[in-house]
Amino acid sequence: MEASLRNLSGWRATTADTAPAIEKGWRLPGLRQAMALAQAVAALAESLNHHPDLFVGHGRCRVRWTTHDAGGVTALDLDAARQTDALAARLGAAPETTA
Ligand SMILES: C[C@H](O)[C@H](O)[C@H]1CNC2=NC(N)=NC(=O)C2=N1
Repeated sequence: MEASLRNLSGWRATTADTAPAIEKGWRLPGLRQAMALAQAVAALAESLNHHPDLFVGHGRCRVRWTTHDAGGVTALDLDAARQTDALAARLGAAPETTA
């Protein structure tokens, strides 16, 4: 998993408040743009039948992927993360710099 994560930019592993997951946040101009990214990720989720946790606020959208059935991170999550990156780039979202 750590090896696979290295091929993804800006995604970090977390277990805070969740089963093992990967997550990444983006900054956008405002709430509407953050909602638009969340909606795009929701459409992706429906197409994959794989559903993330989404955290949306004014100018921010954070996406957390984990596979509930497996109780952790699987190849599905890594693929979904890659596709999330593409959506975010298309919408002009800026990855949050990890502190
Ligand atoms: C029955 C249905 O396929 C499952 O509940 C799917 C739906 N979406 C899912 N999403 C995620 N993130 N993990 C799952 O295990 C999962 N399972």
